[in-house]
Amino acid sequence: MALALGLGSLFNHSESPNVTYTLDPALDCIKYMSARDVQADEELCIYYGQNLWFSAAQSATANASIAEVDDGWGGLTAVVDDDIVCESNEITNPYADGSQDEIISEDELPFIRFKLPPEEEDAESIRTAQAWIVDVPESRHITTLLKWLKQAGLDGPELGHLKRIRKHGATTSLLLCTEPDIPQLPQDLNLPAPYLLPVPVSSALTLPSLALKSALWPTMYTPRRKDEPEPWTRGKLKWAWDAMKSAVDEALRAQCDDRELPIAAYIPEPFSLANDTILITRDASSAFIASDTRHGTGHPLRHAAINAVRKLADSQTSKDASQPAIATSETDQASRNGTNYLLTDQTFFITHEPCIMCSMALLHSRVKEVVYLYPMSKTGGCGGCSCLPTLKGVNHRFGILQWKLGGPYGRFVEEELAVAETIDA
Ligand SMILES: C[S@@+](CC[C@H](N)C(=O)[O-])C[C@H]1O[C@@H](n2cnc3c(N)ncnc32)[C@H](O)[C@@H]1O
Repeated sequence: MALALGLGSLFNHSESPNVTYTLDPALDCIKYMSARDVQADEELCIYYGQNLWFSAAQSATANASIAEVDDGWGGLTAVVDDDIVCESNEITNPYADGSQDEIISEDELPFIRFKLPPEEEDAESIRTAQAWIVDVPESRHITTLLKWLKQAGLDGPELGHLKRIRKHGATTSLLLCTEPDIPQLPQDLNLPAPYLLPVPVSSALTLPSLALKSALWPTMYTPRRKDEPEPWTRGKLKWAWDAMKSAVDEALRAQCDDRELPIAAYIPEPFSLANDTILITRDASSAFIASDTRHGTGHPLRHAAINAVRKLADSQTSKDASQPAIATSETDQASRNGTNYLLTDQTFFITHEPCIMCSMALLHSRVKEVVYLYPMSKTGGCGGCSCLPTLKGVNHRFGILQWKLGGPYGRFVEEELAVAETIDA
């Protein structure tokens, strides 16, 4: 934690801040940097995060005219956007009426599901990476070592698809990290030297795969991402339709009010079918929506998908801060892995096919599936120019659903949401 005193406590909050900050624990200081050119008399604002404790006023910064800000294009973004007319889009949800439990056949679904190649299920096709393991002769040292892993920053999500501890006969072993890091273990525990073992690079989607992978190292079982397509009920389609509409509305708002690209992402509260077992999920108390802010912030990486994941992460971090920092048992460790993976079991809605960077961010967040409307054939990372979940070397797969272009959304796709084909969405 860091508490800003003096001038640092004077910054107000803005959704499109002109100041960013970083914490420097070594110097005990917070460093503030302008994120774009600042005009005379323009208020300096920072981003407080997702969970505001007050109702935010529209700041001068959010309303700053783009024409007065150097956008890196000689002000051209403002010229291009000058004739935007903001209209409200009243279209009704076609799934609102009728039995909400009825399963809708594949042909009648409003989107096309991309079929990913089948999951590996024989010993040869299991992809592995070398990881450092240490045997722990005294079980009382396990808790100390789990604390140490966290302090050493080795508890990141990269190994979240594996269990940390393996009991093999009388031997208890601990998974430390993947190559090439060579862990420097605490000296005072008199541990034997760590050794390298091949471990699976992804969780198991089927029981045969679980048995094969766990023979290498105990692996998490995530059967929800199996190859058979999940049935969609009318009720779930209603939920998805509303979610996509929220993303479309936010994209149009961002284009109109903020002069941004009309791209937005939405992470709704998960829809749970009756009898559905959600294995690991975040505490879904709210939905997260974000638009692209690369122009307003002058930051080329502020894409809608990244912004939405960041909002979720900010909310998760503030929740984590109120919980015990160290997980002591194997089960606690597993659930912490679940929360580190921000989008486990989540459906992610986005107006445009996410670019390669954003698709990778979604993959790292362990998203369950991505639903998009506007295909980006030159830049998309979900089948457009590349398909991230099928790349060799990635350790997670997610479903990809492209909303069909006809129907009520067709108009948006052809007109309001159109962006240049070379844009990275
Ligand atoms: C760290 S202080 C910011 C400085 C404060 N405005 C002052 O004059 O001392 C945080 C408080 O400022 C107010 N605040 C900050 N950003 C705001 C915004 N966008 N809209 C309304 N109030 C805001 C809230 O009351 C919040 O609790």
